[in-house]
Amino acid sequence: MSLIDSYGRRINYLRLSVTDRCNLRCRYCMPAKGVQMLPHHEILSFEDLLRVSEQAVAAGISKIRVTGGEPLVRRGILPFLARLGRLPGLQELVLTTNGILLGEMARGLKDAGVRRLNISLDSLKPEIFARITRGGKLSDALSGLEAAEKAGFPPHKINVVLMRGVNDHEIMDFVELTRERPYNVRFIEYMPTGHSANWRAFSIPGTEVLERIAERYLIEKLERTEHSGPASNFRVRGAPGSLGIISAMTGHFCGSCNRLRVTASGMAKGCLFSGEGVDLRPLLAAGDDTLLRQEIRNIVQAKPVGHEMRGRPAFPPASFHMSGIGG
Ligand SMILES: Nc1nc2c(ncn2[C@@H]2O[C@H](COP(=O)(O)OP(=O)(O)OP(=O)(O)O)[C@@H](O)[C@H]2O)c(=O)[nH]1
Ligand SMILES: C[S@@+](CC[C@H](N)C(=O)[O-])C[C@H]1O[C@@H](n2cnc3c(N)ncnc32)[C@H](O)[C@@H]1O
Ligand code: SF4
Ligand code: SF4
Repeated sequence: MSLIDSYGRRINYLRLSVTDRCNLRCRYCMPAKGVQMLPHHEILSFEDLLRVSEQAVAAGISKIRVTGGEPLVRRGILPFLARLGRLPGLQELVLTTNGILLGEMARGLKDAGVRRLNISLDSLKPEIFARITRGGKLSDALSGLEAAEKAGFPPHKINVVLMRGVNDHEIMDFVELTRERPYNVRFIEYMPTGHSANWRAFSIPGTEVLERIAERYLIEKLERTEHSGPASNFRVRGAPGSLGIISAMTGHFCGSCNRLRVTASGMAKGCLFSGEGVDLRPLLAAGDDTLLRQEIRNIVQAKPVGHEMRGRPAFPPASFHMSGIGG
């Protein structure tokens, strides 16, 4: 079974957010006062998340990325992941995390069948890390990274959201990291969210990042592989690790988009920037999984061609926060 949208794109990747809660408050993701948390009864139960996943896989999804908020703060996440990983037809279960809880959970994640981890790490300097995450401890994230390596995960993808004047002076430190370790460090263009009216001042185009790196290092472009995701990848000649550029704003990866999203409250979205999305809860409540699967197909059919920021000053909607959608 395959899911093809009305622009001919094959949709085989579900980003499943399991919670809107988080143990950090990253500036680019949430407003300073945090966001209004969903009441517990509005968060899908693990049973419902499994039903949605099962029908998505039956419709043609082969990879599920569990995200949040911070997925590791949800109680009972490990047994849930173990069940999710056993879904017949699911080829890949992966997870995106801020790494803070990996010290205690990495082994359990490996045992639960999670294949790979993408870890957000926006600074290698304790005070800047604390400033961006509003209080996070860099040492927790770094020991999480180490624990995940020890647990046997393949080299991590490290996500760095670059913000001009905040952490862009660390670009070369991250490049150096790829010369020491086999990580794939990905620089992400800051995307606008509901609370970031001045996002343009922070967002650094991927082309500029590459130019800055190329002034100092000899870099070579890497071929796309099935694991490239939305990044264009490069390597400093001779380095064990690699560098990725995720041009979420200036680039044009919408044409090859293969994703569908479901939020922790059961809203399915064809695009990261789709407004409200389609509420799957009535279908879950009705108990008809065939209808649920059909709705997933309908959402894929209605998937927009991409984001359209230009000419829309009020974009994205004020209620848009990455932590509520899963990035
Ligand atoms: N605009 C846009 N940004 C995305 C999309 N998917 C992921 N991102 C952003 O890319 C960054 C990295 O996301 P991850 O959670 O690591 O997932 P990924 O890059 O899809 O992961 P892979 O499975 O390794 O390709 C985050 O900032 C996401 O918000 C997308 O479909 N559209
Ligand atoms: C919303 S987080 C959820 C998972 C986990 N808490 C984490 O931080 O990895 C998923 C991804 O979205 C990215 N993200 C959040 N807000 C963003 C923004 N405004 N622009 C670009 N990426 C963003 C984060 O850096 C992270 O890599
Ligand atoms: S980016 Fe991840 S870690 Fe940071 S506030 Fe958002 S959900 Fe939490
Ligand atoms: S903006 Fe929308 S269409 Fe473009 S890559 Fe992201 S989710 Fe896909």
